[in-house]
Amino acid sequence: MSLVITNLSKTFDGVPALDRVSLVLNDGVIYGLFGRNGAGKSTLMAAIANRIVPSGGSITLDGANALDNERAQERIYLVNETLPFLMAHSLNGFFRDEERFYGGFDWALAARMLAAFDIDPVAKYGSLSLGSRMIARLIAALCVPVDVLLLDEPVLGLDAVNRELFYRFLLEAYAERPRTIVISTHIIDEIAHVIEHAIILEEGQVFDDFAVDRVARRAAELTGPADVVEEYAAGRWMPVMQRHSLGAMVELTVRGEVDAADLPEGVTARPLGLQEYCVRLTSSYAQASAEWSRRDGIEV
Ligand SMILES: Nc1ncnc2c1ncn2[C@@H]1O[C@H](COP(=O)(O)OP(=O)(O)OP(=O)(O)O)[C@@H](O)[C@H]1O
Repeated sequence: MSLVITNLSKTFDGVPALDRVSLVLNDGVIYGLFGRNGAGKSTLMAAIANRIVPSGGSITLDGANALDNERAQERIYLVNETLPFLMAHSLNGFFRDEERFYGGFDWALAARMLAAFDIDPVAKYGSLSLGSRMIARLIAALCVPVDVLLLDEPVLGLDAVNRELFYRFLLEAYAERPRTIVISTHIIDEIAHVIEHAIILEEGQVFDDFAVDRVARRAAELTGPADVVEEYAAGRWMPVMQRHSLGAMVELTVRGEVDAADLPEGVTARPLGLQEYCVRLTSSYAQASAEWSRRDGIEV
């Protein structure tokens, strides 16, 4: 399976929500899709699942146009905040509908998940709490035999215990049958152990795209005497993402890999975690430094 997105754009009333997004989503990889509010994450997922019509660009699944193509869309499943027609359905009825449309359903996994989350399968969807409604839809998502699963803020409304439980089931279902999964969330630390690859959107464009196990090489926080740290970062053309002055000392977050053996005396380097990196990259400091690096043609 290969899902290729090329120059995908979407404007709403002339305002771009997606601006020439190009990405390749590979078989059996779990992606995290991150970015600030309004960055374009939901629009991107809705476009892949054919829920909105793009203004330009293309999406192909194994080489065939994925848009307006029922055979391709049967292989793609989106969970997002909209699905109002479900209110009068029982969960079992909803699962049967999904089984008919997607050509299969893992009833054993659904039964185990319903029991673990303590949800009655004959309950009407509309009678469930907000969190339980989302869980019901996530159960359906893990039980249909699709190749591409798009989960737009899947844990919104779930308490911490249920969030952890859901990610455990997701990994179990994935281990049983690997598939491509894209998860967008603002609680990034919670899925750092779940995802393999991160995609960061900013103002409708792909801002960064990297393997999660390499995040420590993308940025570091340098601490030490201000003049020494600033000279070190400038000498290596490292774009500055964030600066905190502490008297004569400075804490400088820079993009790029720091070699500990190469650090001047008195300077320490701390690699950033995934959430720290995403937050600092998409902060206004980051935008300024990215602009600076683009102007000077620096690849980081
Ligand atoms: N139906 C719509 N009509 C008009 N503008 C829209 C519509 N849907 C999205 N937008 C706009 O498109 C941009 C991207 O929105 P989108 O919901 O994709 O962002 P997001 O990254 O998912 O944000 P969040 O993290 O807040 O959910 C925003 O400026 C939003 O206001």
